[in-house]
Amino acid sequence: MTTKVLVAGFTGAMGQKAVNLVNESDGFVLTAVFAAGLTSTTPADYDLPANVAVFSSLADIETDAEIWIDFTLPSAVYADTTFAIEHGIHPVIGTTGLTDDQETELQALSKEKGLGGIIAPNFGMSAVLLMKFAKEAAAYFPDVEIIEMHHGDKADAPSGTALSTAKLIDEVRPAHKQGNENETETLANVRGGDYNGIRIHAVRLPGYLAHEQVLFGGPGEALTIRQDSFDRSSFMTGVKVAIDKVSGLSELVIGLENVL
Ligand SMILES: NC(=O)C1=CN([C@@H]2O[C@H](COP(=O)(O)OP(=O)(O)OC[C@H]3O[C@@H](n4cnc5c(N)ncnc54)[C@H](OP(=O)(O)O)[C@@H]3O)[C@@H](O)[C@H]2O)C=CC1
Ligand SMILES: O=C(O)C1=N[C@H](C(=O)O)C[C@H](O)C1
Repeated sequence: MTTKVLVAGFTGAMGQKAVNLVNESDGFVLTAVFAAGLTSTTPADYDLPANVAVFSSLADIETDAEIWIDFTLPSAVYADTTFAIEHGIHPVIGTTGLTDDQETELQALSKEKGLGGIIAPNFGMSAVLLMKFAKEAAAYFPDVEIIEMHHGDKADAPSGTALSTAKLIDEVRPAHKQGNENETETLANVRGGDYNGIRIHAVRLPGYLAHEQVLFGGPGEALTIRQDSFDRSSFMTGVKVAIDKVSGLSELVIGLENVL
């Protein structure tokens, strides 16, 4: 049996990797691709076989795809995921930027339709493990800051991974004020973003791909947890796990760790 897959954001850095993954995976076939702002919908213009349908607008999509892999933009991902669920296509969402409310709404829609899916801010094993270890450490080290470092083309800040890390830490970290009570910033935002008292710092530099450090400090000691994605292939292990498992799910799962 072959499972038909649509890749949204197929012209992008991650979308291209996802197309290759589907093409190389036994039991899966690329049946459609989607990206906004295309000047052509001729498959050959993208080195795709003639039987792959190319769409440049959500409204135009007519497909028998069973899985929807999404690596688009934070501004597009909610509409894409809603479309997929409403059309009975299992979503595998790597695009970051969904708000908590949007995730809750999508989970409700998925439940209503009885359709499983996966949303993962990071499909890389090193990042999944970093988040797990950071949550564990936060119970013992309540003072923590996060530094994420990405390539200069990244559209959103903070990274979805950094935000998820902060949320996981926040679940176990005793709530308290960190740092000097009378602290003032003499340069705007120099202390970073604030997620319930957890500071997040976003670095954007050429040469970097995707990296995160979680810094814990305690009396007389410190713990640093770091992960590095040096190549986008690092994310494909998790995407493969997701496409293998998603058809067997009956709910919309958030976080790759919950299907491993
Ligand atoms: N979960 C994970 O493990 C990972 C997640 N990501 C996330 O994936 C997303 C994509 O990253 P990346 O591939 O680097 O980004 P790119 O900018 O390289 O690619 C974005 C893709 O989305 C398309 N696109 C833009 N607007 C729309 C729209 N409105 N509807 C449909 N498609 C659209 C673009 O088409 P066009 O080129 O025509 O504009 C392009 O194909 C980001 O949110 C990023 O954070 C990234 C790496 C790993
Ligand atoms: O845009 C990226 O590149 C990445 N985005 C994801 C995020 O925002 O966390 C995952 C990874 O960090 C790469």
